[in-house]
Amino acid sequence: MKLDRSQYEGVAARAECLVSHEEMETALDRMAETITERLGDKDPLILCVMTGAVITAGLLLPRLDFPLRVNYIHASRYQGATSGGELAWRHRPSDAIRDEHVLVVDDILDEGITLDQVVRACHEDGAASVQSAVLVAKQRPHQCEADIVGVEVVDRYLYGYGLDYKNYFRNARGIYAVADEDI
Ligand SMILES: O=P(O)(O)OC[C@H]1O[C@H](OP(=O)(O)OP(=O)(O)O)[C@H](O)[C@@H]1O
Ligand SMILES: Nc1nc2[nH]cnc2c(=O)[nH]1
Repeated sequence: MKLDRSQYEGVAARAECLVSHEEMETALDRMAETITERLGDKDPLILCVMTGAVITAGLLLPRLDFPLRVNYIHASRYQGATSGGELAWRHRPSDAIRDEHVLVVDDILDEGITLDQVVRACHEDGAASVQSAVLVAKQRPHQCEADIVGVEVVDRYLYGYGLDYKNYFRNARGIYAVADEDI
């Protein structure tokens, strides 16, 4: 479903900026340092969880100055909605994962169901090791933890830096909380 221009502008005007562009860039620098310490000598496979992590991966990769390869996995449970359902698998590169040191990159850890199942899938597919990095973790209990976290944010519905609101706003230059009336 498309938002018309006035709906789009209304959502943006009512949203609250929780983490600025500058703070996100600093968080990405810190994440890249930690990834380099842990995986810099392991020739890892960086696995981007589509679609939201495309921004996180795109901003992290040029900060990583060591041999690595990139692939993607597509598992989705929100599909444009503001609450999650069953995880739907769209792409699972099982053959590419075998014997690899995998870094799963996602945009957000919320309930942790997606990350838990993606990490389990990598182990099932024979990865040599699996670590995970998320740009944003919500301050709430999760089904699993991430090894590397960019920023921790209150438990509200968020958009920006890859996170969508009704498939829009993935390109927003900060992390924004959607107003209650728009959820
Ligand atoms: O911790 P959870 O509660 O499982 O939620 C986290 C997941 O939700 C979002 O994906 P979504 O299913 O919205 O797909 P998208 O990446 O296409 O936006 C996000 O990209 C994470 O993968
Ligand atoms: N866009 C978006 N996707 C999510 N998936 C899980 N939590 C969230 C959230 O707060 N925002």
